[in-house]
Amino acid sequence: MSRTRIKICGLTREADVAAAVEAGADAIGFVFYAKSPRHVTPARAAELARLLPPFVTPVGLFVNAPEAELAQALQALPNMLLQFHGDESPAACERAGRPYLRAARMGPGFDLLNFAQQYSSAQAILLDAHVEGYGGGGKVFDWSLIPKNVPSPVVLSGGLHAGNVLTGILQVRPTAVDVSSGVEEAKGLKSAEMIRQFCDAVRQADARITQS
Ligand SMILES: O=C(O)c1ccccc1N[C@@H]1O[C@H](COP(=O)(O)O)[C@@H](O)[C@H]1O
Repeated sequence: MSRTRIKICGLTREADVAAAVEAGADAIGFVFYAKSPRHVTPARAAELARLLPPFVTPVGLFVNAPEAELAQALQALPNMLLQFHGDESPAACERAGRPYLRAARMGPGFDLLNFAQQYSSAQAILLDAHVEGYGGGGKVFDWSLIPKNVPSPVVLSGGLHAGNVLTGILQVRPTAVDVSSGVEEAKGLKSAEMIRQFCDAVRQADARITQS
């Protein structure tokens, strides 16, 4: 079994980047959605991304961004992985010409298998709770809604924190987990200690899986 990858999303400060890297995060997310309290400009994200060591991936999160905005962000961070978290069509995601994660807004009645088939070009399907405002809402969805046979790698997100991520990993067995609100001491403000506790809990889950 390979270890569960960790993405910490919505970083806005140098200290947050340092904390995520120190805790062992595999990826860090920059939110290019103006309505988010975690919004950063491409120039600011590029400054923060320069602090990353090799093999830690910057991820750019977009919600229905116009093509020009996407192109501007890609110019500032040419190596980032894309995360589409709005209503982007498969064609729009593919037009960007980069590896991408596609967020699914999970709730009762949502047809995840059909969604994953439509976005089969995605590197992974990111499962988030259906919330107003598209995401970053700290809301957990019912993990039993996830079918066992999703044809793509799955990133579990939505209301994760140090206290529930172990259970989530043991139940869902995702390729990766993604957290934003659950490592914040106040809206939009990351806590180094909460990031560390979250990453430790992921490692504990992996150890349990290895032992079982
Ligand atoms: O972080 C945001 O502000 C955000 C805004 C719009 C769409 C998605 C956003 N974040 C992503 O939402 C999920 C769940 O976040 P949380 O842990 O429940 O706060 C996560 O993938 C973030 O990357």
